[in-house]
Amino acid sequence: MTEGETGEERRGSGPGVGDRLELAVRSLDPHGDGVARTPDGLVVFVEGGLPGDRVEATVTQRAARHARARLERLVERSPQRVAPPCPVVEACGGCPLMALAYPAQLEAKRRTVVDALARIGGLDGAEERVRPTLGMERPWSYRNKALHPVGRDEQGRPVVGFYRRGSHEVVPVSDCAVQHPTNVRLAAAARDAIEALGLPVYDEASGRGWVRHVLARVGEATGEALLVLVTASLEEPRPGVLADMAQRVRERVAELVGMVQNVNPRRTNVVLGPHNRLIWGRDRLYERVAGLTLELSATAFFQVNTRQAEVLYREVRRRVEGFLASRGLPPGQGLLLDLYCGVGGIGLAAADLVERLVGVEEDPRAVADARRNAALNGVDHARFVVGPVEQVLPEEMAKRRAAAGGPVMVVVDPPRKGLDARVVETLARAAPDLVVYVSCNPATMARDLRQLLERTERAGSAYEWGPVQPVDLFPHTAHVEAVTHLVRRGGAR
Ligand SMILES: C[S@@+](CC[C@H](N)C(=O)[O-])C[C@H]1O[C@@H](n2cnc3c(N)ncnc32)[C@H](O)[C@@H]1O
Repeated sequence: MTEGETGEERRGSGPGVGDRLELAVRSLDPHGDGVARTPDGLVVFVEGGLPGDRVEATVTQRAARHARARLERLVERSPQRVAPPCPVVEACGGCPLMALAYPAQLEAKRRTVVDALARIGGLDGAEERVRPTLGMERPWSYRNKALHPVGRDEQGRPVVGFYRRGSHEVVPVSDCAVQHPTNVRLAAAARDAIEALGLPVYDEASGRGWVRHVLARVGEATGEALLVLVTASLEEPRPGVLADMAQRVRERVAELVGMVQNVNPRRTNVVLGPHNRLIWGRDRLYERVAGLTLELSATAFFQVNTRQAEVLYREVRRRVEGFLASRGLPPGQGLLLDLYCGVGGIGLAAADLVERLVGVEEDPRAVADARRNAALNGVDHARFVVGPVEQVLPEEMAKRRAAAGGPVMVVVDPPRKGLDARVVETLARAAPDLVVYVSCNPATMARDLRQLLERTERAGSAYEWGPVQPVDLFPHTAHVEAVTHLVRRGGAR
């Protein structure tokens, strides 16, 4: 029997679906579910269970080596349980850790990183290598971006909110403890305008209707806000209706600097389509982070937590600084490759440390932002390349080999799926002096680090692995960001 199969006949011994168990929850899994064990060692994942709880739970799924269970009753509350301050925490499900005291969340996230490195990466010394998670002083109202589906309530009125946990029913968002207050006001103003102007709401099941999503975005340091309306087609139901909507929203949210229409005609779960049209004002806002001013276009990726993005950027910068110092090199040396660079923040925050900066990113709009951001911050030794890292990297490395001297330093900040196998291969062969890995998924980071260490060793260049620093970019969720680095032994080539 393989893991993941369910069904009484295949389950072997122990509890089955429908059985009620009393369990002590010991830890959290990477999705934020509680992890407990039966006396015979069967692992049971309990949704809503927190470390330190004793619970009664009913088995809902059973596989060979684990089961899932629904929490029925708290027999004993964890001393780390707190009252969540958010009015929609239960229905929304976006913040599964909100009932856990913040210091305990930070420790649970550190544990997630340690476990991934040890179990998935099979890497020794994870416990000693992973530092305490860097958390927020005030872990509330931190999200600078809100993405809301648009639906209808029972009376047929438009609803701008979030999907009810485990369904596609749209629940209105009255307030949200982790969202920036400007975004909450923008969502409410957009809803009222959609209703007042009679804009047809998109229906997922039939593919009919027009307004699909509302995206609200704010510059935390500047206060500037943008509104993006995702529609199923470019053509407006009445000419000028979106300009009317912009006007209505502006009257309620004075921070609004622009409104953009994004067109997504596809019947898919992917929210944003490829085409943007400016309706009013600017299609970009300004944000300040880590001593930089960044221009962010309406739909380009940016870290959702500006205050913690600063912590992350500074951590990467410290790794580059530390590496140069360890080689006895003054700042202003070598090449920094910022792979998966988005709008360029990480590389630009370390640009003064290096002689040349090259950013690589597949989203052309983000690259256009990165180029403007370099100019805006007086960085004239940066170049940005549009394309998939797996295709661009071999060429950039070959160019570097042809050029003279200086260390080669690489930062990778891939999406959740981690590095493409071709990127690992190219890095192993090219053997840069420093690789800083920024990860939003400890599981893929662990896999990639293991492969990088194994392949570089096979290719004859040994690396030392530095400390791992978890950073809490997403308080009250199970997500955790982490930074680590590999440095090539043996000094300059
Ligand atoms: C986690 S974000 C990092 C962004 C940036 N480093 C920052 O801190 O804002 C990952 C970025 O990788 C880009 N991306 C995803 N797959 C890619 C690929 N195969 N090649 C290049 N860029 C990619 C995404 O568009 C996104 O901007």
